[in-house]
Amino acid sequence: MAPSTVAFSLVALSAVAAALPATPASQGFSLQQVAVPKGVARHPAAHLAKAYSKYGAAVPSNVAAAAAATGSVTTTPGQGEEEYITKITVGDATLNIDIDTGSADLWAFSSLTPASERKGHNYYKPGSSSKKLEGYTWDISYGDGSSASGDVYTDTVKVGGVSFDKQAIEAATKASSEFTQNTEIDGLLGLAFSSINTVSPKPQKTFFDNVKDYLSKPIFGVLLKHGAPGVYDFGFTDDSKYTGEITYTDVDDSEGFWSFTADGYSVGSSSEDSVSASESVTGIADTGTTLLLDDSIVDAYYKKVDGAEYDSSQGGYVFPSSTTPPDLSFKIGGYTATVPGKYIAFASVGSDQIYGGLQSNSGIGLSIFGDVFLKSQYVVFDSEGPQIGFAAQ
Ligand SMILES: C[C@@H](SC(=N)N)c1ccc(Cl)cc1
Ligand SMILES: C[C@@H](SC(=N)N)c1ccc(Cl)cc1
Repeated sequence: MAPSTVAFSLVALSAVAAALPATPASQGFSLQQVAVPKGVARHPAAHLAKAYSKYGAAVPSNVAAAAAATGSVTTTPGQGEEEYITKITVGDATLNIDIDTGSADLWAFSSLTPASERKGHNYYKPGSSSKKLEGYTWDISYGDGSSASGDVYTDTVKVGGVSFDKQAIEAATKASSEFTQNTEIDGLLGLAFSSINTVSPKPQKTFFDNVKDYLSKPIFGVLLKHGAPGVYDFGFTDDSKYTGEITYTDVDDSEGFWSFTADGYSVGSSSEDSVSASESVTGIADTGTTLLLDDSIVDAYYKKVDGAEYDSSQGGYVFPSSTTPPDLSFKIGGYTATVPGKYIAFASVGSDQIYGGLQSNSGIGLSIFGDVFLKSQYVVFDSEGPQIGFAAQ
């Protein structure tokens, strides 16, 4: 159904233009709920900008700025830095969400989740601004064996001031214990490609797919940090968050992921440690996975870590607490992305052992550049290409 549109007179809208702040809106993009076409929650100036352009008139700078949304939201490391927690609003609920570039469903605990299962969680309550998609369902399973499923509504979602008022919200009717017992997060917001959204009978668009055409640029920037809050930037890149230049490389979205190839890797910072002529590594940029998972690297890496061993009781490679592990660098285009060895000293386990932040991906079928890698970089996810950009923090 074509969204209902309201004919605008240029005069009426130019009154809006006059009322706009002289300085372009640079942070959170708030919405005046002027009569705007349904589904696209955007500043009325967006229509004015479009009208100016349509009639070949120059778009005044304050109009252009207001028409192009940008927004930023803080993301905070959870317990043991296993995930990052971001506050968003869904309908009239404020939820702690795991933004996940490795999946494409926006789901949350809800008033439809049995009270025993949503204990300790904030949850979404379909309300006056919601519409139920009758007969639509969703059912998702994640790599760590966790899962959730339920019904589907549309409602207003706001992330860092960027808002969309017809976002598909997947309201959980059930969730596995990894979620019910993890009261740090109330759901996930997927930023992978909408092609892997699980809603049936019709897959729904991710939040980014819904808003990207109304952002200043159809991109989002990710700054996950070690031991400190970071940020998701929508519609712009913030050059105060990285050093040097951003190096972009192509993304293969054929499996619905932000998949890219590093031309090679090297262990340790000095040259004699480097694994010369290593093979390339193809993997996905995945904020929803904690570790860096790749089989081809683990052997070369842990060979260089005194006392490292595969400990089946711990379910992975561990090494003595007294060991300082070497850095791990990846060549991406002409850029070298370096993960400090201390990030690979991920967690204390057993007696006097450390569990490595680099583990095997055997059986997964793809390598994963998870949080252990991402927290050393500012990463730009660009839908045009698509491409992905990296710069050192
Ligand atoms: C793509 C991620 S899951 C996610 N980020 N939503 C993944 C897949 C398989 C394994 Cl084994 C572990 C993690
Ligand atoms: C994004 C998926 S996958 C993963 N991180 N391995 C996820 C996130 C959080 C929980 Cl509690 C369970 C699963």
